[in-house]
Amino acid sequence: MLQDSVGEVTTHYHTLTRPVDLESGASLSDVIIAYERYGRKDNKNVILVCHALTGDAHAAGFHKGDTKPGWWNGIIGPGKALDTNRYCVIATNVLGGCKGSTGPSSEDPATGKPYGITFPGITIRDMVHAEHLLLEELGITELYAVIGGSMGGMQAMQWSVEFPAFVRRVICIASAGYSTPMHIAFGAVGRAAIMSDPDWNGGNYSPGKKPDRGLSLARMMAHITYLSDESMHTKFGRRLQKSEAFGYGFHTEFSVESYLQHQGEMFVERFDPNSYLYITRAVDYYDLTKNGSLTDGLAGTEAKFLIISVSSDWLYPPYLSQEIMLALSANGKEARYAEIVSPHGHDGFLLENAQLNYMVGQFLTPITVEDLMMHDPPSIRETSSIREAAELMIGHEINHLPVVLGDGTLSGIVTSWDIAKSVAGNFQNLAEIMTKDVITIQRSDSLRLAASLMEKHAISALPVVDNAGRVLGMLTSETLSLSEVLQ
Ligand SMILES: CC(=O)SCCNC(=O)CCNC(=O)[C@H](O)C(C)(C)COP(=O)(O)OP(=O)(O)OC[C@H]1O[C@@H](n2cnc3c(N)ncnc32)[C@H](O)[C@@H]1OP(=O)(O)O
Ligand SMILES: N[C@@H](CCO)C(=O)O
Repeated sequence: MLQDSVGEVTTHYHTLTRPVDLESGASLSDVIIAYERYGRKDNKNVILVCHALTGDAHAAGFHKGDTKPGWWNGIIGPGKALDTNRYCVIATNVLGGCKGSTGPSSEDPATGKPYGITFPGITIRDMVHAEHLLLEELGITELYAVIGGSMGGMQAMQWSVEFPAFVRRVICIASAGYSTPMHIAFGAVGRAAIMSDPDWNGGNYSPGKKPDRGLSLARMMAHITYLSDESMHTKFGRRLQKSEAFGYGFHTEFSVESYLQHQGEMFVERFDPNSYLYITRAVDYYDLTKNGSLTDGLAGTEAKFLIISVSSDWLYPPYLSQEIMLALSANGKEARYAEIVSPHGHDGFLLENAQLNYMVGQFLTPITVEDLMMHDPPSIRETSSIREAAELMIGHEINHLPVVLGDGTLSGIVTSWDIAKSVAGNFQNLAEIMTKDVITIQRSDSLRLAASLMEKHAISALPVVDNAGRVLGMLTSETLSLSEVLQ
């Protein structure tokens, strides 16, 4: 097993208890969504991974007996960007897919036969709604983040529009806010290749006689769009695959021809032709603009965004990511942009693990209490005088003093307000004015928890203690609000 992998994993198949009401007006019942989950078991810090055009739920780890890991094993696992020690990572297969989720090759419960092209048309929005139903039925009530590349990035962006309060962070990689005419054009040629294959048979083909030639041709063309001119020079040049001289025929001669033929042959083993029709059409329909404006389309989002492009991607060029950034910025949303520098073209998001781990890890890793707290804050003993407490506060320009016992453990807290009250009330001893029942926090806790404790108890500071109650730091509401500005 690869180091830092989640190890052996299995795919689960969940039948949704509720129908999926589709954008077309149709509805699908008994929908199965295939998914895998890695890391935390407690449904906390859930990150949803959305796959690209021909992906599946097997994003990380190894299926029993496999030597090849899931398609995003490079960024999912212990200590990686999607750190399975910290997060619960869930990857699904899209509605309309053919890797376990309900799609055109699935059995129609009404007929007992495969849907074929009686399967209703679907959209990216429908995929996201099916994912939302799955998560709710798994008992998940919010997403720490949703992440995806290419069509997975479309799903991630669609999540922020469909369920703004449900998703806290969106990572959209090598994608767009809408499909361009070029995307539609490539999808159209791919579908034409499949539908012009006599074995497509109007969509009613048998597993033993699928339109493999058409599907392979569709893949060969699409695969070119996932590479780049530079990477093809490097990978293939003008080399001939086997012979030393031109054959003056039309068989596979050049290395690049051989590669594409191989990719086509591999693809038909793992993908269903009708799924290719439905999913590429869903990509065509993807458009988050409203009245032609992406700014209007993203106005209702609440998430924080990380938008990533790939420098050599000519299928989803960086300008499409920058358009998303402009629309988010125009709405005053919290958004960051990063560009993967890669010669690999669009599929760079599947290959450039070092850059992705850095960019995504930086964005996801929460700033914890430890990052913001005052380390080793001044403290005072219960036997000290009120005057000594006041002098410490003025000397350090602080308003809160932890009161500690001889071993450094916390026994109370005194604030500048307590000092003021002591003067007004003519109290003499610290013990008379300090608060003994102290609300504390631990250094690995999130800032979100700290803020909620301060709000709930109407306090403006939290001593940071270890498991033995020893004071490690002090976090104040002033520092917390600054962090929102700086984050
Ligand atoms: C995000 C998602 O949802 S992932 C979706 C599912 N995955 C995809 O669609 C990914 C599509 N892209 C690919 O498959 C790409 O190959 C990647 C990005 C996964 C891997 O890229 P690379 O590591 O550069 O591999 P490469 O593209 O060179 O393909 C390697 C394969 O081509 C073969 N190959 C390379 N050159 C040639 C050639 N001249 N002739 C024949 N075969 C060749 C290799 O032997 C290897 O074979 P394998 O498929 O049995 O492993
Ligand atoms: N090559 C990947 C990305 C396409 O966008 C796939 O086929 O899913």
